[in-house]
Amino acid sequence: MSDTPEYEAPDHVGNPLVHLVRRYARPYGARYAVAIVGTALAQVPQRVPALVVGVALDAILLSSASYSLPLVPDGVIPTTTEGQVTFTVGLLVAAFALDGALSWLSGRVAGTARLRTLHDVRVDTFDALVGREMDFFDRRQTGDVMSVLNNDVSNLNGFGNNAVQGLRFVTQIAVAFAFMATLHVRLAALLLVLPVGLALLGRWYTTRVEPVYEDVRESVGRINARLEDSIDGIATVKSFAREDRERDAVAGASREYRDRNWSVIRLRLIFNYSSWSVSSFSFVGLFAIGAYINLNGAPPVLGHSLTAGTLLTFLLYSKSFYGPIRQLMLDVLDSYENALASSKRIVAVLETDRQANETGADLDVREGRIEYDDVSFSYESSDEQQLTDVSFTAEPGSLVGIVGPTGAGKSTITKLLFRFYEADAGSVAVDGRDVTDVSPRSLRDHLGYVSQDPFLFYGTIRQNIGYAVDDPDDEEIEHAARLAGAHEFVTGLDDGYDTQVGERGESLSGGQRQRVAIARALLREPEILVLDEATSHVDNETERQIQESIDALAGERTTLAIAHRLSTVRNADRIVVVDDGRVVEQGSHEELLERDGLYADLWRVQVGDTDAVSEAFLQRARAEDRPSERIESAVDGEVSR
Ligand SMILES: Nc1ncnc2c1ncn2[C@@H]1O[C@H](COP(=O)(O)OP(=O)(O)OP(=O)(O)O)[C@@H](O)[C@H]1O
Repeated sequence: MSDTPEYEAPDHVGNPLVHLVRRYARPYGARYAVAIVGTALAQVPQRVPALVVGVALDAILLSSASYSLPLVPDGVIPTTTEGQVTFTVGLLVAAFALDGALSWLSGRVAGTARLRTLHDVRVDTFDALVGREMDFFDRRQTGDVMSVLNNDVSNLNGFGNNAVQGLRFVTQIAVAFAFMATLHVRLAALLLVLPVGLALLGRWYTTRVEPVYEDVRESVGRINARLEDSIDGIATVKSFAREDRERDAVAGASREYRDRNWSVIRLRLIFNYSSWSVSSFSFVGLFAIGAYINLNGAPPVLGHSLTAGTLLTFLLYSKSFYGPIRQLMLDVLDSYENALASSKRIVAVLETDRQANETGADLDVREGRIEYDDVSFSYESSDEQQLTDVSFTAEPGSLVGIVGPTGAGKSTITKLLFRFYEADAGSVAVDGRDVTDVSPRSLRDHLGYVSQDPFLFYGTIRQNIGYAVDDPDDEEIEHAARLAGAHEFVTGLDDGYDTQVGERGESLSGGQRQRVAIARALLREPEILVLDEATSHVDNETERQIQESIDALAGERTTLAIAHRLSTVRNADRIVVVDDGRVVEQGSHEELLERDGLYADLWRVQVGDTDAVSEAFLQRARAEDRPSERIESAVDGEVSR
């Protein structure tokens, strides 16, 4: 399996995660602001119980100090023990209720804002993805591309969740510190030494974990690509009884994922354990120092003494001080690193030179003349030149057949007409307009295409034919199906046009799928029709039917028909013979037979007249590593037509 290229965010994007947040979180800024303020405010009632319990312990249970609370006027506080107990319970209930209400509100607002943001990211990423040039897809596996939309966007969701959590931790730490400082400022200051240690640990962790997370994201893409390949090719896997091999391949990808993930877990464990040790020892240290001051009075450097209740409050606060710092370092930084790796991939899809579908002038097809003028082309992913100086013209309304041996470049020629790729030299023009000057969308609006391996979407036959246009009515669909020779077999199916077809049209035969695809192309009534071996799967009778339809249609629209069965294009106005990326002959069937060149040999092979095939042709067939089926069978004398 070849490695798919990495996803690189373009240079103008600094931090890809910040870039995404700026672009996608901003529209929901008001919601995020409410969530942030709500989360911050909730920290105040959350810190109240520990304070109140400490004061109540000293005042009610130990009777060692008077009942007094910061910011609460003494006049409000009851003087009797019963009154103070009731007052304490009331304060605790109020604090919990306020905390609950604020947390619920901010959780709800943050949740909806986060989901909306992610929805926008997902939809925009998909939009950018389908707008990418074909070359982008040629070089990548479907599963890997899908993992950007699924796993990477989900990682952002995880980060969104943790970011809210992180915000809570930050305010929790700040509020806990403020409360501690009001109780005993010097002891609180002493506690600050420890977060510095934890921060240094956190720094160590993030620098190590960042590259590992990028590797993990890549292996998720690889696993998905592997799975997609095996499931997509399940018929081939089973026919070769290669299930074990697929299992091994998936196991290999999964092992890589497991090992890389283990590196993350190992780092997490080291960080987790050391930060846990730091905070546990500091808790013990705090108790020891606090108890010492309580019993012996404070040394000058620590200022004043402290009561047992204050020590208890301090210890409780220290829990909401160290815990969040550790969590902040671990979960929040962790999901930040993970999301950073994911956002790099998302931004790479979202931001790099996507083909602008809408840019360029609109194409106005008046006649439908197609002209290839000295076109040369090579695929970006290939070192070889696939087309060299290809020139031919399809007159308006004519049928032009394109024939030639396997791999000659026939499909490539038509892909340039659709501007799936652009010619390196020369031009492809429709009615004198270079296709690179018009917007791809307007160009394709005028073109109909039936590929070698037509793709049927999951849905009914009606939906598949109707896919070509917006809101087609049943009559139009039926008319197109009749023209494509599909109506008869469709009405013979139990559910007729409502028959459900699989993702790859698995429940239909190859010929039936092809006819559905032809109907889909015809429904659009394109001015120009491209049929890529559209009759390769069909039987002779169906071929004749389609043939008739094509002949009938050809008068109305310019048609390029790539054919292996030369009989399909026998009646074509012009036949272009392609060999090794060059046009070697062109003319009508009769003219080409007269010429006695490559076409004449191909024709003889097809009609089974192998004795008459030229020696040069036979030598060439034998010299090829993998002679095409037809040449092989021709040499074996198996061709019946
Ligand atoms: N996306 C691609 N990236 C790189 N090379 C490609 C790509 N598609 C086709 N090729 C190469 O370009 C050459 C021409 O391919 P093309 O599909 O145009 O041939 P063809 O004449 O239509 O063949 P066939 O009759 O077998 O369908 C082949 O060598 C093929 O390997």
